[in-house]
Amino acid sequence: MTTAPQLVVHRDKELMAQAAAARLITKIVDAQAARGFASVVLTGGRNGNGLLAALSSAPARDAVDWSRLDLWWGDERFLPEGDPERNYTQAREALLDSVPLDPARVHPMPASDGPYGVGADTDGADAAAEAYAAELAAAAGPEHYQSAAAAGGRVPTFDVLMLGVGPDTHVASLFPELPAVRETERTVVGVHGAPKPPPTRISLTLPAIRSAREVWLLAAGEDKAKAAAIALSGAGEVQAPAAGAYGRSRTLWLLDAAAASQLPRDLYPPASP
Ligand SMILES: O=C1O[C@H](COP(=O)(O)O)[C@@H](O)[C@H](O)[C@H]1O
Repeated sequence: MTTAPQLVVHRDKELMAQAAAARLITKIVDAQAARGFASVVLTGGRNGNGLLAALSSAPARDAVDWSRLDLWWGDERFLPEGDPERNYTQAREALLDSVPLDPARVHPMPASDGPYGVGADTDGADAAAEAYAAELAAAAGPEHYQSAAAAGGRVPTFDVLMLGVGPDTHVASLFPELPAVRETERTVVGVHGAPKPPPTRISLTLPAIRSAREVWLLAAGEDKAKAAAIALSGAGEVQAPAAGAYGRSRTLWLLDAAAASQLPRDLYPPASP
């Protein structure tokens, strides 16, 4: 089922990051109160890392029981462990190293120098994607999670899945027109020839993304304005992957005014005088 996108526009990207962090804290606290734990999928990129940094300095950050939080990733750049360009490295720096997470609940995507890669070779990323799909399937236990997702795989039910929106409308590592965005069977795929470096990546697929309860798309900055306008104006998901990202109960676009500046007026009417 497609949930219609809801838009929240903040004054600037700092405020957007702070408001999104506050929203995420509430969501995690509510899920932990209801079910004992929460499950969140992180995104890389400037807006995702901005949110994590804002969360790190949020006054209410310790309302979260960090030991009962499952963390997954929407995508990863297939690089060696500790590489500064890895989404996992950047998330650790922004937040994860400063909160008492349970390491068994933190699920980074594999690195290119781990068991699935010899350097950043193509087969390595495919094998790493398969391994991550297996890890997701193993966590999709019937006692805690509702089974979901792609025809060919199960994933845990994510409370919130966050996605940065690239200036070319990519989300996770699903780039316009590349094979990964057309995937309907697998939950995780290797991505080759990405137009944004590095070219080799690992990504959740659209069916896996759509299994989340809530999908939040983060777009702040002028360079996201065109992408937001295209994705929210009825573009196809192969040409504009962000258009195909929605949650089962909610799809939320969190924007700043600059990223909202090219939205059609019926979606984001100018403020009345
Ligand atoms: O490379 C990536 O880019 C997107 C968007 O990043 P941004 O810096 O333009 O906000 C990000 O969401 C994705 O996780 C990352 O791997």
